[in-house]
Amino acid sequence: MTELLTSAQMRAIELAEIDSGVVTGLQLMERAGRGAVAAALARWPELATGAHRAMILCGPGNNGGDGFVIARRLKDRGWDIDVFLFGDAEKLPPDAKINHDLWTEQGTVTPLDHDAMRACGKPDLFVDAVFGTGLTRPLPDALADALDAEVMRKWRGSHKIRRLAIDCPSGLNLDTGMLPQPDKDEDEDALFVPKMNCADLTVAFHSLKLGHKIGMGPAVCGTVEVVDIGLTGEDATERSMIGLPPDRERVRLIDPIFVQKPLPTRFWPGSCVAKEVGGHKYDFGHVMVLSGGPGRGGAGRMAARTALRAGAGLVTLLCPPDALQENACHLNAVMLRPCADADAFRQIADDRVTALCLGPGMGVGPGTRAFVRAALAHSGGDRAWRETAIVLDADALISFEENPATLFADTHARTVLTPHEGEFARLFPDLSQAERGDLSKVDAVRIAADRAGCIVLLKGVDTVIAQPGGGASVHSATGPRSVPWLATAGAGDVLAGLIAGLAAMPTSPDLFCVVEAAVWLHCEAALQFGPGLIAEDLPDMLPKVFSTLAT
Ligand SMILES: NC(=O)C1=CN([C@@H]2O[C@H](COP(=O)(O)OP(=O)(O)OC[C@H]3O[C@@H](n4cnc5c(N)ncnc54)[C@H](OP(=O)(O)O)[C@@H]3O)[C@@H](O)[C@H]2O)[C@@H](O)CC1
Ligand SMILES: Nc1ncnc2c1ncn2[C@@H]1O[C@H](COP(=O)(O)OP(=O)(O)O)[C@@H](O)[C@H]1O
Ligand SMILES: [K+]
Repeated sequence: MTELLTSAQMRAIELAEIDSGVVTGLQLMERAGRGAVAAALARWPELATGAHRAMILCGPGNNGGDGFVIARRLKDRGWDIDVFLFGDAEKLPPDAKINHDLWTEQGTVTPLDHDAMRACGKPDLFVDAVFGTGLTRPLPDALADALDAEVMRKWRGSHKIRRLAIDCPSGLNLDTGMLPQPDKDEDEDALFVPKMNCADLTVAFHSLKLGHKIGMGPAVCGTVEVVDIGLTGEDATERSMIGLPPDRERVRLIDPIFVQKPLPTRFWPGSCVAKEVGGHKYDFGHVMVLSGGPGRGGAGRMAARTALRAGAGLVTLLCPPDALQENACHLNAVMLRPCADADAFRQIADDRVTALCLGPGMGVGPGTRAFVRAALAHSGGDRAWRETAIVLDADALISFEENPATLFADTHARTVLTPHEGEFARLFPDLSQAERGDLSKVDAVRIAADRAGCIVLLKGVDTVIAQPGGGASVHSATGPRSVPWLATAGAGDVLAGLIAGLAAMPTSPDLFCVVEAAVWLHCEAALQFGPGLIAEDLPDMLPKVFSTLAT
């Protein structure tokens, strides 16, 4: 389990350790620089022997200080080094100044200027140590020009230059994963292409930061390696253990640390699919999925099949009477009942229903709103082991576009909203991608969860889940978990059914952890299936994925 820190949290950890006298800032900087060199040489073994050439860009803060350490360490290995500094050496913070001065005993420092950079020989290694966690505002033009990938392209064979970023490629906001935006007065319609030198390898210190995993971070950072710089002061293991309710302050990455094969079921996500021996079907929960009219039932059917594959003891699809025949032609293990309206639904949904899934293919309008209200009022009742979990997706969300507050008046702690960015914008227009400005996706979803009083899952390549009070986690379908083929019609319907199916079971842990598990399993199923996937393949991949979780 990995935490994703903000820049401020990282600074607080570093300062607490320095204040306690365990370590000095200078020692941390030395470890950071050495760690970065070791990570680069491990990634590119051809650089580990012989002398090579590096170009190192240093900034005005401690990120620049790391750059001076790297320059010194590579020089010791016999390398030719060109060091450029953005800013005034006399104004460097103390530790960076010491490392600057140590470096100038061995080499020179040139003010950062892209003509001067172009005049140098082609480097084998390009090191971006301009800004890390301390970036506070957009890059000045002169700097953006120097960092522009165009500078590199002037050398013949520039594709062979290995690009190493210290903490991040400079310009990336490590709290939001956003890249510098153009000034407001620039042509609003012009396509904005940020000047950015993406990295092949980014070395982060102590912990990943949010910006490494959300927004543009994964695209510009390349591989991210975390270097241990010996900050030992706090033990995050207990607090951040996935499978337990989340911490209010720290965001966690949905990434099981216990993935060994086989994976013990008592650990998340195995804990979400494990079943007690000896139960009967009602002991494993009953999911009801509400679906749409004739010709619109595919989405509901996929959600229902997934809920059954997820492990719910039984799943019933409720459909308008005129869609009964169509659904009967498609369904076997999933049970089917006609349900004309919200009144009929109240009669049918007894107290053995443990999860409800509404939205996929239901249609937008007052009928769906009435169903949603009835579902949110459904109580676990006498025979239930706990209150019913309600998953609202797609049309169940859009139906409240005109007045989201009427939805939020009814949503409760066992409700999960699963919008994609478009649906999210309709319910939370001020928090939408277009309007949220410098607010990170994580903070936007946290605010949304507080407003709705329930769990909100905002889908995407970076999926963010938050619950009221601040608990949040991120799943990043990037790097080795990239599944671009999951961008296929109906994948979201499957996710809604998966959450409902897992949440329906009596042994399922805290609902937030169930939602995290569903997101991870959804991606894992796509990953194991591979390209060519269509949404219908996902539920039938689950048994294979589950088999890797069994003890
Ligand atoms: N955490 C740890 O444990 C360890 C951290 N370490 C390293 O320290 C790094 C963090 O250092 P940091 O705090 O000094 O921040 P950094 O990124 O160097 O930038 C600050 C400077 O940039 C300036 N500035 C900002 N934006 C600007 C802009 N757009 N345009 C122009 N200027 C701008 C800003 O100016 P100001 O805002 O103050 O005016 C200030 O001068 C971290 O990423 C890691 O590499 C390791 O050494 C050891 C262990
Ligand atoms: N490029 C991608 N990489 C990884 N996951 C993706 C990608 N695109 C979409 N997804 C995931 O696929 C699902 C799509 O859901 P949604 O947008 O609701 O689709 P639909 O409405 O067609 O069912 C979400 O879980 C989302 O996170
Ligand atoms: K950097």
